[in-house]
Amino acid sequence: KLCPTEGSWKIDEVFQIDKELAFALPSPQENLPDKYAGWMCIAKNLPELIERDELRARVKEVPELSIDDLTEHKSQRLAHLALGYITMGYVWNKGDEDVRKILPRNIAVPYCKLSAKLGLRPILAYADCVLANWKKKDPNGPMIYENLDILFFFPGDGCDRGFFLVSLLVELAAASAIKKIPDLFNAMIKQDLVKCKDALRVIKSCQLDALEVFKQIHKHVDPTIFYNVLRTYLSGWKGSSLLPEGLLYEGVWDTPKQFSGGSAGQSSVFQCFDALLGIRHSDGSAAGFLQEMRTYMPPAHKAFLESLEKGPSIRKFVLSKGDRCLKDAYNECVGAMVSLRDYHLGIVDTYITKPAREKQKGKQDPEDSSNQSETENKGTGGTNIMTFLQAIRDSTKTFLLV
Ligand code: HEM
Ligand SMILES: N#Cc1ccc(NC(=O)NCc2cnc3scc(C#CC4CC4)n23)cc1
Repeated sequence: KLCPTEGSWKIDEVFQIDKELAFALPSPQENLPDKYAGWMCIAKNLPELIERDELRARVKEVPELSIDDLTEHKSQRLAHLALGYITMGYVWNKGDEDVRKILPRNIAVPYCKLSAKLGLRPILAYADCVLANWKKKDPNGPMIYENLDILFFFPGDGCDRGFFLVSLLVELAAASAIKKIPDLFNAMIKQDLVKCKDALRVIKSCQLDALEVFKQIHKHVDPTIFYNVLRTYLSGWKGSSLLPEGLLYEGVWDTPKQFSGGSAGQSSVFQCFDALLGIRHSDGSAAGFLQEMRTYMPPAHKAFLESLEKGPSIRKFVLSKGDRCLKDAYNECVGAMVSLRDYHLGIVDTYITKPAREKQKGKQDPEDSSNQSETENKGTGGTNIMTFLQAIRDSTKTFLLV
């Protein structure tokens, strides 16, 4: 609840939003207590263990550990991240058809207990591999790509470093806009149009900073490796043809459970701007997917989005004032969301549509598109992603005020 104390708004710490980093976990923990060395050894050597076909045996050998020694939030997030990498590696291994449909209890039991404690799902999520999976090389250095690294790797020769760190940097650019939200609400309460416009202008400039950061993706991520290697490890088991019933978490539930693959629909930043600007996605499946992705976010961040949606509406305030300048400032923020989503569509074309076509060409005669629907462009959520993303971009456009 953006609580009005002393008549002014502030983002309550209950939402676990950091002043500088917003939804990213500040200085994530990098080591677990020695008791968990078995988990760390596997998670820290995933590419090698998969390459040498030893991963699955190593996972089966690790003792079933209790999570009682994981008392701090940051050690729980680190353990959830490590177990997420182990689980994806165990299920997908080399990324071919030889998948595992049962997660052994020695991993499944602690993983599900930890997920319940954190309010996360027992599958690798954006909150794990983007928000908690980073460190500064030089602790006193700046938050720039060259001074950052990720904590765990999938196969794919560092392609995940680029993908996760660029996303983190987009989150950080957006953090400066989120810091501005209380000022915007205060200006609204005081009916101070000048301060309102200033706050909206700051928000828009941060969104455009985020767009500039987006462009770094081409420098750090290779499309062919992303599509043919990394994508596999981010896939989930909901609507998956290889695990049609989902994954059996041995020792936890008697039936297999379905969970969506990691998605940036789980990023609170874009959903935060949508909520703040009153952008509601009407297209059924896309809106439903974004809503569902909120259940994979840290509960405090999900609560923040809900409090924004319940808070005073910027959009209604702008409409009620009928002030041309204020409308323009609001429209520029909506326009920045459209630009971000437009640019992102271009990225998806480069990193998914084109490599998918290359792969199809290489594999069989182009006429035979039998398994086209099977593998082509299926979102981690099983949806057709281009349609989904275009629908989100298009519905964002409809919120521009005339
Ligand atoms: C190689 C680069 C990227 C690819 C291939 C890619 C692909 C996708 C795909 C397929 C989706 C559909 C839902 C899903 O499966 O997650 C998606 C959604 C999304 N992506 Fe990315 N993405 C990339 C980079 C980024 C970056 C750097 C960001 C910045 C944080 C980002 C933010 C989002 C957001 C917020 C969504 C949810 C849909 C929306 O709100 O518009 N993506 N992306
Ligand atoms: N064919 C195909 C196909 C290929 C990819 C996807 N989806 C996908 O990678 N989603 C994740 C995503 C999208 N945008 C961004 S920024 C940071 C992340 C992340 C993450 C970790 C996993 C939680 N993401 C769907 C289908």
